[in-house]
Amino acid sequence: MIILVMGVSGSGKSSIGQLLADSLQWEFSDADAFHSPENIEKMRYGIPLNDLDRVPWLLALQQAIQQWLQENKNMVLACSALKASYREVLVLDEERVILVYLKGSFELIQKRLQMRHGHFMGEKLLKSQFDALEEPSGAVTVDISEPLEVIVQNIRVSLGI
Ligand SMILES: Nc1ncnc2c1ncn2[C@@H]1O[C@H](COP(=O)(O)OP(=O)(O)O)[C@@H](O)[C@H]1O
Ligand SMILES: O=C(O)[C@H](O)[C@@H](O)[C@H](O)[C@H](O)COP(=O)(O)O
Repeated sequence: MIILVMGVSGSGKSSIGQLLADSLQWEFSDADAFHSPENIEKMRYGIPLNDLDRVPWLLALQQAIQQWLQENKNMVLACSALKASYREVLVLDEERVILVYLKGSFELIQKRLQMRHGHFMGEKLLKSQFDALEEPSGAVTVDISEPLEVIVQNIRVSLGI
């Protein structure tokens, strides 16, 4: 099974995804590791990615998901997956790739990004993230204003795992 933890930059995908994986004793993967150096540099310099930039990234992620499913791996994947069309590329099997959406206000997430250090993505791209975001229907949706541990517990209760 793959739990795809999605949301805008700063919503908590990496923090919650890693804690969730640890609590389940599953593996964790961050979609940032699948970005090209060019994409990383674009974001570092405050240039939003466009659909074309994301094609190779999504295809690389799709390949990884395909492999994890074939190997019957239990995996938590942190991936923004902002648009429905991106999620169509990634959710290869609706029974085995479960979407968890980290929902929060612009203001709260902006504050969190201001507190985050040592990451290539700053707060200046947050508006473009929300502009691109198409909220998922049918996902497990969690309120990110809670503490990390509470969010992870809420996800596990919602998924019954
Ligand atoms: N529930 C939370 N409560 C407080 N701080 C949080 C919470 N979730 C994430 N953070 C902090 O917010 C920042 C963004 O989290 P991060 O996991 O990097 O988000 P993303 O991977 O979605 O960009 C980090 O500094 C992280 O420590
Ligand atoms: O599709 C995109 O525009 C990016 O994938 C973006 O959504 C993601 O947020 C960055 O890679 C930064 O990573 P963090 O989400 O960890 O800030």
